[in-house]
Amino acid sequence: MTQAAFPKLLSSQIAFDIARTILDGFDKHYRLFRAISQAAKRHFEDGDWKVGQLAARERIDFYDRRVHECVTALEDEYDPSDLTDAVWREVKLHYIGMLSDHKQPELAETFFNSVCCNILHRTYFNNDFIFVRPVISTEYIDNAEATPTYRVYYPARDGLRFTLKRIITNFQLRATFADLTRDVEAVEARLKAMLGDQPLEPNHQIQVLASLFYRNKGAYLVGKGINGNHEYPFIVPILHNRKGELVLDTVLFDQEQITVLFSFTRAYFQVDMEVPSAYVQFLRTLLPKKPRSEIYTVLGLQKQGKALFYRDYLHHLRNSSDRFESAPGIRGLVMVVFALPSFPYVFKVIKDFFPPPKDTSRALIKEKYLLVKHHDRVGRMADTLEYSNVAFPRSRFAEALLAELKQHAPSMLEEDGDQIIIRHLYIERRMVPLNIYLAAAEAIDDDAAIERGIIEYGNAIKELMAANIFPGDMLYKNFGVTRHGRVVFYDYDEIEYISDCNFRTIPEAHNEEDEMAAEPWYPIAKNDVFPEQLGTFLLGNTKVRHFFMKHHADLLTAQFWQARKQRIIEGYVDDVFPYPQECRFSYQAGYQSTDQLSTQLSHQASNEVGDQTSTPTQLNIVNPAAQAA
Ligand SMILES: Nc1ncnc2c1ncn2[C@@H]1O[C@H](COP(=O)(O)OP(=O)(O)OP(=O)(O)O)[C@@H](O)[C@H]1O
Repeated sequence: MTQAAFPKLLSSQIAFDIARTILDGFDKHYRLFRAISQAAKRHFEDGDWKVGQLAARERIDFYDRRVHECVTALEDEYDPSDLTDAVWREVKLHYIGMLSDHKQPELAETFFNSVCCNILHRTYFNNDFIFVRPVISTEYIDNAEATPTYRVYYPARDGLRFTLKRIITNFQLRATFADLTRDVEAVEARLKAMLGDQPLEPNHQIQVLASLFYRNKGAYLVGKGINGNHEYPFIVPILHNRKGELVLDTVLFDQEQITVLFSFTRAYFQVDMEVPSAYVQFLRTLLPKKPRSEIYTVLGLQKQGKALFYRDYLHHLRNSSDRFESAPGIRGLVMVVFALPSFPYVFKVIKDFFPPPKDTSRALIKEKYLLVKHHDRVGRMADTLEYSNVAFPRSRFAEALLAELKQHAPSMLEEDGDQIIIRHLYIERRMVPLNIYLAAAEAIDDDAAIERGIIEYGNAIKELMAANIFPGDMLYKNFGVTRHGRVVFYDYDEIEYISDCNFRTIPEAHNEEDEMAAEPWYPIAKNDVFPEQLGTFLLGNTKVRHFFMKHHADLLTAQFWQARKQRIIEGYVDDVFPYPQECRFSYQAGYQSTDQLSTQLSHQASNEVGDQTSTPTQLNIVNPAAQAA
């Protein structure tokens, strides 16, 4: 659609100028976003983890800053009396015209909505004024002028090994490989083993996304092979070894492992994309079960992910009839949590009052959730989407839930005809609360499931430790089990940095009276933690106790926590890999000890990153099968 289609609209200079200001605001945003993603390559090449991580964290706030700038500019520039409904309608039409040759039009639409929703009242949130229905298809936008999204290689022409090497060297990383021939041979061997006795068809080709995906200390090559009718996705992680040389760490073909790598529980990737919708389109062929919203999010375009999620949610609401109910499990002291049984997410509203022992505030809770948003979630903390003023159809709310919200969060509720508006909420992937998972396994005497749950629980805590995170409240009810069987933490209101905690042993009682006293006989300071007390809360069940003591008894000693804290303070942070250790080439070939690589990477990172964890991680693989699950 071009501006020529709207000749009479050009008469409104104000509308045109407003549309231009908003699009300039978006273009500035995307320019800065891309600059950070481009710089990720340099940071990776130089092993400059600290700078890279800081940039990744700052990038999360870019969008809100640009929206704010744009809103301020419009408010300063225009008199509200000039901004009639007719003008706002024209603004949208001019904007559509401006997007006709744009390379990120779907993102620009979302930016337009963000700016307008900051200025206009809720009653304007309809398709006349904002993009409720996208005008630009969010499918792949074919833009002939854009640089190609992926490169195609034909191994039949040059030979597989040569092709694989060329794929890597084409990225022109400015750092030396320790032994690229060795690594490429390892990739080739795995590829051949994966293809088995499939003959290489004439159409055999390898498609590789043109930009590497950077996250923490890893760069990931993302591609897929096509052989006859068979398509296979693959990922090659590239890391630095202890000498700062590059190594191909493994090649992943397994759909489950690839999905876990792109999980909602990890930090966002940094990828230089001119046409992001083309990347999303490519990735969808690798991750067919992932909604587009999650793919945008994992690429760092979290506002687009949020907007698409909301559209999916509205679509789901229109096509379902069940009611919102309290989420199964033990009620929270801080949050009212509810869910629609047919929808795989939960909605969390901060209560107005918190009963003892909770000593917190709405502002503090929001701060903790924000901390998690910016922190490396190392595959063990769920990402949250934060929304304001969400309208729900009243008829879809169970009466009991409405009563619960009115009792615990009245300031967050507004009733508006047949709608209920919730002023602030978080949305998060729904998981099976670990307490419910363990009880269900116990009920059917499934000891293997209990053991898996406990191993995963302990691993989650230990990986969070590696990320300098102390969950605060370690009860099973605060952890969920994902559909991949991973245990993930989701209750952030008591989270602290490990480096800020003081792990103590309970002092000896002076006498029997001390021991029998209801209150502790020893002084307790803020952030004091007594790990030996954890057993009281975690080990009530005999089977759980057995498996806990078998795999994670160390979590019950102050010495273990204190030692980990000390390592963090000294600058060592244990690496955790987002795929099982036994997949790694070095693990199988033994050409470099895992410990050597891991310690050195950690040391580099922590020396430069301070108390902030980096890395792809997978620590303490007690049971590799469970990890892979
Ligand atoms: N992502 C999720 N998936 C499934 N259930 C969840 C999820 N998040 C929360 N719940 C359910 O809601 C309950 C309360 O959630 P949450 O622990 O976040 O609230 P809280 O008020 O912070 O709790 P606490 O009183 O422990 O501080 C959980 O115990 C669980 O049963």
